[in-house]
Amino acid sequence: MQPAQTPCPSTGILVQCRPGFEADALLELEAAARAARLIGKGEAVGTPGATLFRLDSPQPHDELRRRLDVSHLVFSRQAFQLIGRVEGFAGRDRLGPLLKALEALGERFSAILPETPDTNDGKEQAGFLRRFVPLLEAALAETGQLRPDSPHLPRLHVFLPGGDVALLGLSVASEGSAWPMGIPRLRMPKDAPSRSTLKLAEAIQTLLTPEEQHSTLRSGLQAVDLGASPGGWTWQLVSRGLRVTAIDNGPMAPSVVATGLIEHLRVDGFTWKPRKPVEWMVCDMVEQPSRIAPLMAEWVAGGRCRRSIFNLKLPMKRRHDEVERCRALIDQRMRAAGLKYILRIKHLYHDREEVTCYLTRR
Ligand SMILES: C[S@@+](CC[C@H](N)C(=O)[O-])C[C@H]1O[C@@H](n2cnc3c(N)ncnc32)[C@H](O)[C@@H]1O
Repeated sequence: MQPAQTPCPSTGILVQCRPGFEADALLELEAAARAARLIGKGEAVGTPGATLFRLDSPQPHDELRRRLDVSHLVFSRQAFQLIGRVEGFAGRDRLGPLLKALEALGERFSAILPETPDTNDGKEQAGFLRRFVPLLEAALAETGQLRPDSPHLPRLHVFLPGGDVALLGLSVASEGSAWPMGIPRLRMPKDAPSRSTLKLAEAIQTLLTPEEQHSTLRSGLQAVDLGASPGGWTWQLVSRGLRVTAIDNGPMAPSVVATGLIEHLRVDGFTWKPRKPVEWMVCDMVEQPSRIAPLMAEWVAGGRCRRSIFNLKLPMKRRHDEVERCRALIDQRMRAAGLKYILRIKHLYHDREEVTCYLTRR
């Protein structure tokens, strides 16, 4: 099989999201496509947990990637460019039709990501994919289309939306999640006091580069946790050796207190200020996003902390609009201070009706 001469065409962008968030994911995707002057429209995928922007005219995948960076999408757990569709994906020979479709595309891949919607039906399909993908890997390795030693090549997504259809997609590692379906495999730490500890663990892995994790989450640095009780987020920080001032009227779990690395203050997280600047402020207070966003911007712009990870709770219907409102509030404060900044926002797998943000000065 010869290497591809020209990048294969993409017919659209498929975004996987938490079931129930398809409308927000599509609004966001359409807005991003409009900004990139891409002509097309939203199309039902026929399953919860996914949404599709269909291009009016297909684009070479590298050109589409240059125009639209899907890694910035908030409500996307995983995203790929749609490059193929195999109908009649049922019965005994499912490998043959898939291989034929892939051969026609003429692309080489670094990895295969087996994916389904995050639903009960999807779980059944995932069981099939676990058995099927090793066969596909072996067949593509033999034809030279799968090259795990070439990480610069795109990844192949095999997405089963249900029925007898397989969707084929392509993404490069920097634009999609490393985990199939964007679902991290994180184990609940034995002595962490609440499951919400996994939210901060996922945020650290998703929103920070490995270099940022290494240099900013280390022993001896100071952190503040606003809304800390019972201590799941604090646990993530103290387990990396940071000293934490935990702000909450509620109690801190004994396993966290026993580390000797926390000071617990029963005060109001909206008015309390540290005496000296700290490296980190994290915040999981349950409050209106329009109150949290300006507070976070104030901490970073005013130099109380260098960086922050925080949640914006989104119990409302129009969640995409609310996120954009908060983004504008943060932008306003940072601009007023004449500061360049980094703001990354993601609806994480461990987030329910909320998104998680990372904010720091550039
Ligand atoms: C979702 S819980 C935090 C869970 C925590 N991140 C963990 O991992 O264990 C929200 C916390 O915010 C606290 N909270 C709400 N408003 C607050 C305020 N104004 N000041 C301080 N804490 C507040 C609540 O008492 C509650 O314990």
